[in-house]
Amino acid sequence: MPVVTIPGSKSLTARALFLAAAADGVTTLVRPLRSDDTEGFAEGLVRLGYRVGRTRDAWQVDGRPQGPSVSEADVYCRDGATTARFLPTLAAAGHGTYRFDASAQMRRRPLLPLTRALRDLGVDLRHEEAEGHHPLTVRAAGVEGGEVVLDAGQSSQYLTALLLLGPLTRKGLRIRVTDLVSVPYVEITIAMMREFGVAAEREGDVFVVPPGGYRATTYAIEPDASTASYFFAAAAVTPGAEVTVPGLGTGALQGDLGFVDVLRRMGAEVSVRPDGTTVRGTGVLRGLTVNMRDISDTMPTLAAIAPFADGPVRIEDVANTRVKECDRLEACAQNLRRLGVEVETGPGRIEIRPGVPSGTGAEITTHGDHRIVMSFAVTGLRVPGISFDDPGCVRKTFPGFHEAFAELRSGLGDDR
Ligand SMILES: O=C(O)C1=C[C@@H](OP(=O)(O)O)[C@@H](O)[C@H](O)C1
Ligand SMILES: C=C(OP(=O)(O)O)C(=O)O
Repeated sequence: MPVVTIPGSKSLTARALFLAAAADGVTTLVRPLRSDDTEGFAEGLVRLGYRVGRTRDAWQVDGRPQGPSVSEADVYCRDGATTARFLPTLAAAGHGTYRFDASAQMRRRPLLPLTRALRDLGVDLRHEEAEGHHPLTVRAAGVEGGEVVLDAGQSSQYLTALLLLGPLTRKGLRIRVTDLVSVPYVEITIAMMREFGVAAEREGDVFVVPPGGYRATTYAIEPDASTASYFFAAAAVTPGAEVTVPGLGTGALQGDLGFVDVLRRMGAEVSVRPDGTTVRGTGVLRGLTVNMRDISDTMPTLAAIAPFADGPVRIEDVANTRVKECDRLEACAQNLRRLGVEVETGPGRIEIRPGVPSGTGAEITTHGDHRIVMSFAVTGLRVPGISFDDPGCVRKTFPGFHEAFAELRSGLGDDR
């Protein structure tokens, strides 16, 4: 039964790169994710004057607690929101003029609550075209620190960026949060900061980060839990199939591993052990109502297998999936409807009715979103004739996805 090697976590790799760059000393990242997002992040650091040594299985970063070594830089963030939100924040701690731009897709995505908070902290940051969007320029002169208010109801990445910045400020930061989504990602940030020598704390709505800087370390990156969701879902929709992902188990930092609890509720057999996780398809897939506010990157995974459940699948509290790589609620609805599935959406919810009419394969409109491709590839295990208008957009987080999924397919006895 298939044992699947999942590439490193995008979220952990991006944070580790920031922390390594900001730390005093040389940090080694073991098994980082090598994909468009994380390579774009590393490339951005190089543009800002950091030395990043890359071999296949380890990346080494020479940290500079005082910030970028160059006084001017032009950084292209590609499609990566972690890059586009974390790197301008890192640059703010330095001294110089740094310009940031991003792909058309990333230019459309918001970051105003973050840039507003940075301005409130005294950072000279200007949006060049649309307010709250890339491109932008930071004229950095260090950050004094203090208290700031932040609305992270659209993206937790705004809070993560400020938390990561905290130890680089002179006085530390107190971040008062008025709303917050994707809480487990903030927990990852705090846990990783601790590994780099900083104890950030949450006191109700206030996140407190002491000044003092980071310490370099050696950091091993976990496999990516959001990526693993496609392989777990594949097992759940295939009666008798069992998929094991080593390296992602009880001690995992990533909230998205919680997707297996959704599969368990639907009827799959799930075992989460210290050394890995196994999902077994039982032939039972029940409909359910589930709140995915904490694990919304796995919303498309669930939407894509929902028609195979025996009752409606209602996914709630996922309004912020409308400002990801695309409007994911509408993209899921559009593609499911094209397959003949009945779907309803609301501002922050989607409801999918059971049943896929036979012989209804279709070309999936990906909107350049890696998760739409990887999710509907799972649908393709049960619906023949699914293809994608842009299969290559998986490069954002998993360039080898199609090969790995084809291998899984033949491991499940499906040689289509
Ligand atoms: O901090 C991170 O690494 C991420 C946070 C989440 O974003 P939001 O907080 O915008 O939901 C998630 O969707 C994204 O893929 C990665
Ligand atoms: C939303 C995602 O990415 P980003 O880091 O660009 O927000 C994602 O990977 O699903």
